[in-house]
Amino acid sequence: MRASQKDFENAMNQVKLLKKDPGNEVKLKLYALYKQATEGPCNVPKPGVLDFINKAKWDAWHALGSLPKETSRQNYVDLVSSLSASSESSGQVTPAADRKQPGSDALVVTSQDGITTITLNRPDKKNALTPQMYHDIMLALEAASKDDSAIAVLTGNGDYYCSGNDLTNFTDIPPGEVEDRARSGAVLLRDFVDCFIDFPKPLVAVVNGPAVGISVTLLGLFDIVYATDRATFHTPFSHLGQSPEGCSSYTFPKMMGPSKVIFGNLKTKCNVISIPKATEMLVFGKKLTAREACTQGLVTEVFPDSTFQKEVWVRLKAYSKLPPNAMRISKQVIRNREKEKLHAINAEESSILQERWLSDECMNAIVNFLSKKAKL
Ligand SMILES: CCCCCCCCCCC/C=C/C(=O)SCCNC(=O)CCNC(=O)[C@H](O)C(C)(C)COP(=O)(O)OP(=O)(O)OC[C@H]1O[C@@H](n2cnc3c(N)ncnc32)[C@H](O)[C@@H]1OP(=O)(O)O
Repeated sequence: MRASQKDFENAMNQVKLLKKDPGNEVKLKLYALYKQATEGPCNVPKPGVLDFINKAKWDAWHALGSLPKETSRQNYVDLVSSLSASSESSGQVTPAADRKQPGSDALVVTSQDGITTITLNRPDKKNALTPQMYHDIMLALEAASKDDSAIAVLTGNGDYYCSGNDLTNFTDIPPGEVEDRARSGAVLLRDFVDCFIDFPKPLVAVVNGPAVGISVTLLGLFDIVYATDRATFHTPFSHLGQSPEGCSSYTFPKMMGPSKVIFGNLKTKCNVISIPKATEMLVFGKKLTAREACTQGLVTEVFPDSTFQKEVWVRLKAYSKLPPNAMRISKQVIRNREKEKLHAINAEESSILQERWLSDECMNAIVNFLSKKAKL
């Protein structure tokens, strides 16, 4: 079967998620096949001998002679597929041909088997979220709400799911613009969380590793949360001089209920007091293991890390074959009961956080993080 344009675009995205660098020889082959598939035979002038990189690229492209565009496309797809198999990619990478791709490689959106997958792709920064990524996730969710997929998935590439807001978002703000930035940050946050509240189809988090901050709080707005047993869930808001967002001030206490804390000697007299579990996370910054998060209702199911990707995707592929309209309508029946409330909570949390960002506690915490990073 000939590779379609859609297969070709899938392969281009799959390349971005390769876990191993395929090496220069293979990269040149990919480049040459890409150029031949998109522009046809090489008829641009040969670069000078000292322009080593461009000359190597030109040579690789030129060597393909008059190979037809369709064959080049097929060869490109085959080559990427063999690389992905040997690089243990999850094999979920297929963009919708008509989808507007995000503004950077930090987010990869793919579509296959009725599942649109949004992958955070900044593994060297533990998938910390930049303003561009917030915008791109919103665009991706909007596109996924209209495409022909039955469900949408958010996951991370690399060893982390997401380390939350990129704390360098707070740097390089000119002195007179702090209030303005906090205001626009709060608008961005509110719009971002609104997209999760309003997303009309089943939304699944595939938590492939530790999760921090907003990537944890948002989980309360997902329909399913699958986690590897390597995942942890951490909301260090007080440590950062900040406060909860993502509607977690409502969803977490609702799902977690109270916990009992026992003081004193169990054999003799003891005092029992009750602190909501959510408070331990959101106020005291207690980090939960995947199993604890599952017991608390934040995670739907925990899988062994060694079989996580395989088991989760088999499950999701089966779910994606269910009648999509029925799934959408059922989700909306559930969500509509609380939608207004969730939007109001989101607005309130965003405005409180806007104030927090201007506090000394928050500024000091950010400076602390940046100093440690700079090894001062
Ligand atoms: C006024 C401006 C408004 C801005 C707009 C805001 C819009 C919405 C805001 C929503 C509110 C969200 C709140 C949150 O999410 S709070 C949580 C914030 N996150 C954190 O506190 C985590 C910070 N990171 C860490 O603690 C550690 O890095 C971590 C435990 C995640 C991993 O530790 P490890 O030792 O394994 O790895 P490294 O620390 O060496 O990390 C590797 C590199 O990645 C960088 N990194 C990781 N996380 C972040 C991050 N959140 N922000 C920025 N950079 C991050 C880390 O610095 C390393 O980079 P280098 O290799 O360059 O040193």
